[in-house]
Amino acid sequence: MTKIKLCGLFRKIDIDYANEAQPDFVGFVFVKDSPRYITLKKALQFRQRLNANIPAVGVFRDAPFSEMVNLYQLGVIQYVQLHGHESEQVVNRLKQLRIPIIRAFSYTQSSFVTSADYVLIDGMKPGSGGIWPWEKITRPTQPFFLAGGLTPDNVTDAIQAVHPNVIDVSSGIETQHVKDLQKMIKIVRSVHNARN
Ligand SMILES: O=C(O)c1ccccc1N[C@@H]1O[C@H](COP(=O)(O)O)[C@@H](O)[C@H]1O
Repeated sequence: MTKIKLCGLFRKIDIDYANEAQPDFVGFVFVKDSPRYITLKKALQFRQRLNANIPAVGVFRDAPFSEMVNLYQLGVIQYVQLHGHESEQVVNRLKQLRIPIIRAFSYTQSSFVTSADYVLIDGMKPGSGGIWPWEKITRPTQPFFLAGGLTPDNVTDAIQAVHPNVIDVSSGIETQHVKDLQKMIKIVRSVHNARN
């Protein structure tokens, strides 16, 4: 079964929505220039409110190593997603601490070589809702997440074309820049019911 991550939860009610929609992962964005950025304090409250069976992914772009490790060790996040220019040395240091890692790449990059546990293939502007030509995908060797412009209406086609392990969505489950419960429920159902 294809899994799904609902990313960029930033209001308390988004956590209630996620508990109802039952995704396989949620994402908390710790990138300060994102409209979905949340503080450590908010993330702690969200983790306590979130169903204990749903792992939370921390999304980072060139964050201090100690910030990522601290959030993991506090139990706020269960995965680290790297969206910046982090080196393989950073990936390996996180691995030594047994922190599961998702390494993001743009589909335009020629190779997806990393020792991270998962690769995430995204469009050119993560979190923008921008769609990209999935047929251009180069399949990575690791299990991979597919992101970029996915919506409840196009996700089944994307799964059938690309066969990802996990779907990752943020803009496509929003209406007027806030999370939309109906879109969240619809996309989770579509992904879990899709033939892959
Ligand atoms: O969601 C954000 O604001 C964000 C900011 C910085 C880096 C990554 C971000 N989110 C990631 O973007 C894709 C979702 O894109 P879309 O909005 O569905 O097109 C996903 O990988 C998120 O984790």
